[in-house]
Amino acid sequence: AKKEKTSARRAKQDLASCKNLLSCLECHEHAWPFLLPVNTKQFPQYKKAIKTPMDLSTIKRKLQEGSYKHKGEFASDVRLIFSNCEEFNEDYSPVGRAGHCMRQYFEQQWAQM
Ligand SMILES: Cn1cc(C(=O)NCCN)ccc1=O
Repeated sequence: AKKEKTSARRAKQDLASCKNLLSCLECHEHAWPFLLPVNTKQFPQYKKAIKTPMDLSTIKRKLQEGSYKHKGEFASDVRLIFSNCEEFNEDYSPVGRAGHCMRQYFEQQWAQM
């Protein structure tokens, strides 16, 4: 019983840490391109170019719904945001630069979790 309890406690702690890190990402100065799904009316080619769209609001919903079994799955979705961004945007475009900045910030915070 002891082992399961600690793993349940660790899962609870991991979820809290992921929620906290997500909040930090959402309020980051350069988070603006990633807060909501890319508007495919504004960017009609996005749907064809990017097979698995991802954004911070979707990750937030998934966290709340308990969609992530391990914190690594959370990290994979965050990284998906930034790989989609690199695929669709030039490195030195405003969105491209925001993506590089946010990825660096995320990896720095993730390493301390
Ligand atoms: C992630 N991403 C965001 C945008 C964008 O312009 N977002 C505006 C939000 N108001 C464009 C391309 C892209 O890949």
